[in-house]
This record gives sequence, structure tokens and C-alpha cells, in this order.
Amino acid sequence: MSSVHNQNGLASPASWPDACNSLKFSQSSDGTDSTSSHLALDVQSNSLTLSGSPDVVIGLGDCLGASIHPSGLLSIYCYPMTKPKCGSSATKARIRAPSPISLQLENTSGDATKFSSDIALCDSTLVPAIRRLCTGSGVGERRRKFLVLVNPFSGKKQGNQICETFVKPMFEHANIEPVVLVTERAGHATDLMKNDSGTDLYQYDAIIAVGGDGLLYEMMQGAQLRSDKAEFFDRVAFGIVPAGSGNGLAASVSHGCDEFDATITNVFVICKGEAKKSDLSLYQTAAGNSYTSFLSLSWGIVADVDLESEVLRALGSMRFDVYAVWRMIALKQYRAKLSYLPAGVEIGAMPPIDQPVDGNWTTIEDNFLCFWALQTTHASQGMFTSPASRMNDGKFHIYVVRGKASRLNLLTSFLAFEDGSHVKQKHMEIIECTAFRLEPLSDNSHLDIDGEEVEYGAIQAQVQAGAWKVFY
Ligand SMILES: Nc1ncnc2c1ncn2[C@@H]1O[C@H](COP(=O)(O)OP(=O)(O)OP(=O)(O)O)[C@@H](O)[C@H]1O
Repeated sequence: MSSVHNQNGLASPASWPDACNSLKFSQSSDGTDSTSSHLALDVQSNSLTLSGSPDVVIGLGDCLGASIHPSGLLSIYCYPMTKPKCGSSATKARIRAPSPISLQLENTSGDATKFSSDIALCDSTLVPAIRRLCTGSGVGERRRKFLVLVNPFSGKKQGNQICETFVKPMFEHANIEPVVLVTERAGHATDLMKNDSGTDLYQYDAIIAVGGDGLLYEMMQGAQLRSDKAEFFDRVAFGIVPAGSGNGLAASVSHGCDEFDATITNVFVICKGEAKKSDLSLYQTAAGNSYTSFLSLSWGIVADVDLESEVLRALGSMRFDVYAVWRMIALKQYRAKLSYLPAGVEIGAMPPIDQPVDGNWTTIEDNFLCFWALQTTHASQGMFTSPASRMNDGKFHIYVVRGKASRLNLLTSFLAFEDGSHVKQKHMEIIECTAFRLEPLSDNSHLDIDGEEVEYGAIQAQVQAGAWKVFY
């Protein structure tokens, strides 16, 4: 991009609409500010500056877009990190908050007709240019259309409220048209993703789940049945706005963006429009069923806590802590045969689940307390369960605690999940693999994929590297 420097030393790239260089803005909305000037773009820092006293500097990395009102008021929608409050932790200081900037277009000629044409010029050139610079991927000039699926029963039943408070206004700022669909029943999202749903999903740039991991999981089970699955995942991006009780993917996305884990973060990331290739995995069970997953498989105490604590749903995410304490008191041993293909070993076709694995696989048979195969950093909000995982690393990290570990060992692991320090514990084994098979030899637990129970028995999985695109 060629650029020239204006009198302020700021770059004015060729792509910045030249026609707008005749436009002047003032910092006050009533136009009385005498220090009006042109908006100048600094390419290096991707920021806009309006000279004045003081200068207004707008970091476009923190912005979602812009619009111009018929009165000539230019609004730029910024969501900067809030400043640290006295006594707040550094992490808390990273949360974003809306902080729109308003600049008044000046009627320099005093001619009403000329002023109207200047406003039209802003609308047709300046506003699209700002939108383009905000997204960084060039998609902001076009009004994008996103399907927003809301589960009204997720978590504390705040899905609709979150949609009204965050999704709709922020989407408008980012020039995204939301088509909101509230799920009417369990399984609705699965049906909607299938070829024969009667809805052409290719009309949408992205599909956003406002709910918990279970809603997205349902969507994946429908998508995996599509005859055009590969094309579908290639063309349509996915996003998650946390409204459930676990919200593992949402927490992993926030962490991956190095931002504070909050609803506003996830909506901001979606609006920014950068969908990156991420991993899925395909599970097969001895009963002949297949499941597509993006998060985890748990068995043993973790699965028991997740699924049996359903009865405490009213407690929100606290239900997991309360039930874990109970499960730890009434501790069980779980026996299984675990086979895995270590990361780095060439992965071919998966062996049929009723056939033995080949010599490249490693097999162990033992009593276990904990078995947790993860693909993302967080299994749920506040659970930094797999610090080394990346959304697109092409592998599982399996966390295993064997049966010989003590109750205290297990307790320290559960406490350490919060900050990820369990990875340093001696009794915590971490297996990196691209495929695994778990054959439970005791029938005292559950199998839990992404927080949803599947039929109990032998199960195997293979990573599908970069199989879908997620905003993160
Ligand atoms: N309209 C609906 N009525 C009843 N159940 C629904 C409806 N829509 C979706 N569901 C079901 O709600 C279940 C739980 O949803 P979801 O995962 O969104 O919330 P959660 O369980 O609170 O969060 P998490 O999975 O993160 O712990 C899903 O398995 C889905 O089948």
C-alpha cells in the first residue's frame, strides 16, 4: 500500500478515500470546537487521528465500525480495554467496554446542499473505509449476515437477554445483520444443520451459538450428517457467545485471544470477523454411532461430576464444585484399557473399533481415577485444564490420574485445574496423541463428549485437524 505523509507526519495511504481529505471534523458534537481538522490514518498503528486540543486518537484494532447520522455526526464504535481500577488485578483490567467516539462533520462552506453531499460522501466512502480497517480482513465493507441460534434454556436462561444486550447492538456496530432463531426444543439445532432442514445455510457468512457448549455440540451432530460437510465447514464460520453453565469453548477463545473471559470478549471477537481453521474430532462407539466434538471426552470422576450434577443445574457453574466434593468423598476406581497413537506418529485410517490397534499405538491397562481428553485450553470457564492445547494443534492432550493416586492427589489436581498448575503434578500424566481408544472395563461411570452423555462402552477418536473455522 503506497502512502504519503501529511503535515502531521501521519501516513495517508492510497486506499484511504482521497475525496474525504476535503472533509473536516470537530471534536464536539455541536460543531463549536474551533480545532477542527481532517481525519488522518496512521497505517503503522492502524489508528485515526483528529488533530486538536487534545488530539483524538482512535485505535482501530479496538473498533468494530462506524456510521454517519443525517446530521453529520460520525460515530466510531470503539471497545477499548478498560483502564485498571485501583486495586483491580491486571487480568480484570483487560476487559473491554463500549466507548463510542462521536465527531461532527463541519459545514465549512455554509452551503446546505454541499453539506448534504459531504454527508453522503462520508456514508459512501469514509464509513466503509473505517469498517474495512476495523476488521482487518476486508470483510467489513459488506453487510454480513449471521445466523444466531439462541438456546433460551442454557445456563441461567439468559440467552435471549445476552442476545439483546450484546449480540444485536455490537453486530449493528460491525455492520452484521443477525438473523435470530430461538431453539424450541432439544435437538432443534441438530435438525437445523442438516441438508434437509429447509434452510439454506450458505446464505449466512457465519452461524453463532448463544448458549453453552451443548448447543454447539448439537449443531455439530447435525453438520456431520451433511453430504456437503467439507464444503459447509469451509464456507460457513462458527462462533460462540457464552450463555451456558460450562462455556468451555468460549473460555478457550478468550484465552486464545489473550483477553479477559467475558461475554463482550466473545461477541467482539466474532464481530472482528477473523475465523481461523480449528480442530474437530470424530468419535466412534462400539454401538456404531459417530459424534463430532470440539472440546473433550471425559470418563471417570470428571464425567460423573459433569453429568450427575445436572440435578444441581439451578446453581449455575457452582454445581460442578459442589458435586466434585461429594464425588471425592465417595471416590471410585475406574478400570479401562487405553490405546493411543502418540502425536508425531503418522496417522492413517482408524482401525475399526472391534479390531486391534496396530504396533504404532501404545496401550495401557490400569485402574484410573481421572481420564480427560481435551482439544482446547479450557473445559469450562475457570478451568484451565489443558494449558498447552491450541485450537489448531492437531492433537488431543489426555490428562490421566491412575488408580494408585490418593484422594489428596486427586483433590490437589481438581484445585489446580483453575490455574493450570496440575500439569506439574507427578501423579498427573499427560498424553499427547492424534487418536485414541478407550475401552472401559468397569461399568461404574459415564462417557461425556463436550458435556453431553453418549452411550457407554468402547469409544475411539481421531483428530480432524483444521476441519472447521471458528472466530478466535
Ligand atoms: N428450547 C429448548 N428447550 C429445551 N432444551 C433445549 C432447547 N434448546 C436447546 N436445548 C438443550 O439444552 C441443552 C443444554 O444446552 P447448553 O449447552 O446450551 O447449556 P448448558 O448445558 O447450560 O451449558 P454447557 O453445555 O456449557 O454446560 C442442550 O443439550 C440442548 O439439547
